[in-house]
Amino acid sequence: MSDDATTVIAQGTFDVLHPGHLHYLREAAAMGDVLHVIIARRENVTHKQQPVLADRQRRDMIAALDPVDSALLGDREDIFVPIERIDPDVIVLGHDQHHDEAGIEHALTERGIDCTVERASGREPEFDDELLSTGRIIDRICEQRC
Ligand SMILES: Cc1cc2nc3c(=O)[nH]c(=O)nc-3n(C[C@H](O)[C@H](O)[C@H](O)COP(=O)(O)O)c2cc1C
Ligand SMILES: Nc1ncnc2c1ncn2[C@@H]1O[C@H](COP(=O)(O)OP(=O)(O)OP(=O)(O)O)[C@@H](O)[C@H]1O
Repeated sequence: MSDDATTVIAQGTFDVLHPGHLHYLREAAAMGDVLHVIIARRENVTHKQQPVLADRQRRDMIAALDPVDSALLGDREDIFVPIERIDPDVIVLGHDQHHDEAGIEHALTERGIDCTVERASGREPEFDDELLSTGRIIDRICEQRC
């Protein structure tokens, strides 16, 4: 890949996969030439229920998806460590992620990382009963199978 390639970072938990995840990763890939995806460590998912699937399994599934060039597990303590190593041109936040653009941009500037922060769009269901949320898929499994 040439030095002037645009490098993009996407990130998330990516527990049980669904088409909303694919939409986000396709959109992130379209913002540049190389897409790296950082998979949240289970111990760092604190704002909602922790993932059912292991860190490595979630990483391996994301790595296998077409829009993704590389998938890596995130840092245990400092979310900016992988970012410093990858040195991206763009970080793409998901449409509903709680992180705020300005806060991340400020932290990037403080660390001397020259990178823009973009917000991806949300994907709505295309048919009745299409589930675009890991939490809702797990709820459905519990209702129907437990
Ligand atoms: C720019 C950025 C980098 C991140 N890097 C890491 C990381 O290195 N390690 C980690 O465990 N979580 C990291 N996270 C956090 C998760 O990816 C994620 O935001 C959160 O834990 C799960 O949220 P979700 O509901 O958006 O999937 C990062 C988040 C952002 C916004
Ligand atoms: N319907 C959707 N449309 C667009 N992006 C989505 C959609 N669902 C998830 N994403 C994005 O995929 C990334 C990873 O999402 P995450 O793993 O939090 O999945 P989730 O299905 O939203 O989980 P949960 O239901 O547990 O909150 C995030 O950036 C999120 O914004």
